[in-house]
Amino acid sequence: MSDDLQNSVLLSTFYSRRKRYRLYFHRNQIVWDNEKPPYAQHTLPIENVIAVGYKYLDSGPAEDRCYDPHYFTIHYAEKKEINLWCYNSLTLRHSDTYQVSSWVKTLQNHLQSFCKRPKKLLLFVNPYGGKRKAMKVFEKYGKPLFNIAGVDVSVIVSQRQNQIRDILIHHNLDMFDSVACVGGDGTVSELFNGLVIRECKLQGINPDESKQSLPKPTLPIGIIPGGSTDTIVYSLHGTTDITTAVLHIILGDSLGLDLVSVHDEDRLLRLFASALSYGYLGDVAYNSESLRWMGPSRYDYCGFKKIMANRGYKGEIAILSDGLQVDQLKCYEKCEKCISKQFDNHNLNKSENEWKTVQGKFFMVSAANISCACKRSPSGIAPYCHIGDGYLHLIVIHHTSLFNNLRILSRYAKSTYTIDDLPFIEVYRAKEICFRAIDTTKSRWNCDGEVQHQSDIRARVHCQLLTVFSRGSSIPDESNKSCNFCKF
Ligand SMILES: Nc1ncnc2c1ncn2[C@@H]1O[C@H](COP(=O)(O)OP(=O)(O)OP(=O)(O)O)[C@@H](O)[C@H]1O
Repeated sequence: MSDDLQNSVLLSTFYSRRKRYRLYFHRNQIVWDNEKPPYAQHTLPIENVIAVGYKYLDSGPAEDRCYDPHYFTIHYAEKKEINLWCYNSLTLRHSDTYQVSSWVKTLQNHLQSFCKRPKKLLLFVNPYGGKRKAMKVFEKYGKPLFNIAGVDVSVIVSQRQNQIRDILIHHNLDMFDSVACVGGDGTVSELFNGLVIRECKLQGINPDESKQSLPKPTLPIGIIPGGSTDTIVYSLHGTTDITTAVLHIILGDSLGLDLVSVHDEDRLLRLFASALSYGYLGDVAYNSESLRWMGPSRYDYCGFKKIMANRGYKGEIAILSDGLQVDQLKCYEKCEKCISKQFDNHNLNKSENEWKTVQGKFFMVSAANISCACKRSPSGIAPYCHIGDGYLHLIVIHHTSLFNNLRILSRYAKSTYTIDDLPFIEVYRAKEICFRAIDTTKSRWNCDGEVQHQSDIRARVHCQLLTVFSRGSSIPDESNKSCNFCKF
């Protein structure tokens, strides 16, 4: 932003309905207060403003409409409560049209300097995920806000599995400055898998080579929740609220999200952003696929059956890390750990990296790339995992009694409890892992909710490979933390 813009000052008195307001703009803040009691002052950072424009007298395409030069409207995003954003607007009137036009021009100039905000968005809608309401969700919550913000949205409704991925790999995307989807984790996964493979093709890189550094896609992505669990979007914004997700896209602030590549012996199987799980959650994903007609409750049904069966699977895990210990610092907005990794290129050949091997019979092995928080598990399976620090958290749950399995699930369901104090659980911080099944009966991998049938895999973190529209979740009020006495 230029110095002239930074230093611009505006001060006027306007009317909104019958009330008089003093309106002040300086140092990127719009402040308004009413002149008569009850006094109230509102402060709006310009970075939360979506659009500013004259008040139109009729509806229809903007270029054909008449506007009243005495009125202008500020459309903005406002935090309702922790992590939850809503849309709001303020329409103001002045008898002097010059006053109105100078406010409109100054504020619009500021907004134009936010060059990371999307202007031409390619949006994929998965009509099949979650409760199959993705298109309605877009029409009701997404479209009106994108219209206000002046984002030109091209919508593609997916017709089949992997169509989104294929379009992104094979089609020209030069006319777009960002990509988004309405769907669950499987849809998001199609989005970033497509973008990374596309970039590999453009740069002549072979993604099947497991030691290869993968190239960063040039387009940022936005995620509008429309699936069953929506773990990725929950872990990013701290909520699955749809308006919040749309506003994060419009405001254009972004984070670098780590992605993890999963290879078998000779090819890239896929990249994941939330978790890769073998054993219990692998079995649940596999069995619930054929029960999709049940909707999100298929996970409860299959989960219950699998927990009662209490199967264990033998295997060996090799873990590469430069420090296996997980420190108990959660990832919130403006996370210093993630910011410090923005320009740091992770070099896996650094000498301090060491391999450690764990063998045994496991109830579940999970590699989490983010906390994996969701409505059912508000802290997630890896509460201390960061969005963009270049590490995954490996959670090794040894085969144990049914009672202990229930303890794990009960702790996952609570917002304040973690599981790493339980004696049959090991948690490691890793850059890369290799898993080998040593049983004839094998489980499958659950990779961002999709079933992967190969059991022997190598998974490797690529630090901040993807740019996602998000500001991160806010630091919560910890005052109502539960006591240790109540732990099960
Ligand atoms: N038109 C379509 N018909 C069938 N499947 C589709 C279609 N479009 C996308 N898919 C596939 O649907 C699957 C499920 O979608 P998605 O993951 O978004 O929803 P979900 O499984 O209900 O949510 P979550 O993963 O958050 O639990 C994905 O594997 C995706 O590739």
